[in-house]
Amino acid sequence: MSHGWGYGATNGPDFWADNFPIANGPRQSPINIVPKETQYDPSLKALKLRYDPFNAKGILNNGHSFQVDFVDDTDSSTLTGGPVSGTYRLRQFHFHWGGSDDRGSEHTVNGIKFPCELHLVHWNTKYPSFGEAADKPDGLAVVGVFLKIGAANPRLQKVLDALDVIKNKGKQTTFANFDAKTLLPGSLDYWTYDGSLTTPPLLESVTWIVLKEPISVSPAQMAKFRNLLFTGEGEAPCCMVDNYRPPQPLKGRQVRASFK
Ligand SMILES: NS(=O)(=O)c1ccc(C(=O)N2CCc3cc(O)c(O)cc3[C@H]2c2ccccc2)cc1
Ligand SMILES: [Zn+2]
Repeated sequence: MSHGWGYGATNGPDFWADNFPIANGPRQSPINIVPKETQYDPSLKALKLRYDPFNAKGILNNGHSFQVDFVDDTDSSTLTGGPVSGTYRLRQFHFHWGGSDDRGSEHTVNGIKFPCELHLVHWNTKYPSFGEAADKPDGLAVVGVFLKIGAANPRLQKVLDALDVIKNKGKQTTFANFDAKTLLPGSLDYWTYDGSLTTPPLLESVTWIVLKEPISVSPAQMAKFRNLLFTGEGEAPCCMVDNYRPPQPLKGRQVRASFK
């Protein structure tokens, strides 16, 4: 699936349109969020995230990021409410981060980049599977959470401690009994807009739900993200950093806010 795309000088976001022309499509992600240009929508429901720690399955270095995968064959870890109708199942979460604390997030707020961004990926159960949902306009819902530099976040530690054994592309290990809810901030106030995957195949199938409140991460914890490698064992090592796509044109889309 990777088709050799990446985040390097010769295969990074500026080259993705060569193999994935949808990169220049009408509803691409991420975007820069300008709060003053968003519209409060009183009809937006509260976000309801119910995650069962028992569904956590494994943690994988996929060569672009690392992801924690969940068993998604029942409705025990779901997203409902918010801007979506129906039930979306949690499939995986992953992160995007920078080579230094001044960059790394995919979405930006008033042009401000955060050092890291968490994505919790869910698929619409009106479709039979993630793969079937992935190319439908209402197929996926991704909750984005900004990480900002501050005190060490104990909730991240179990994830970060697992990274040592998945340093290289393709490495994976079991990752059981993890409550993804512990990664969420106190407030579930959000911005929402219609967008896309931020990695190839860049499918325009994502309802984005970006939380306003960041969670904290310490510089030492950020260093652990940067210890990962894009490369496989036996290849010349290349640090996994700057695995973020920059903001894309809004092309007339409305960004709604769930809060005043
Ligand atoms: N950053 S993001 O927009 O939140 C995002 C969401 C889901 C996915 C995702 O789960 N997958 C499946 C694994 C995968 C592996 C790849 O090498 C790749 O290039 C893309 C993906 C995407 C994916 C989603 C939908 C259809 C195909 C692939 C990736 C990114
Ligand atoms: Zn992502």
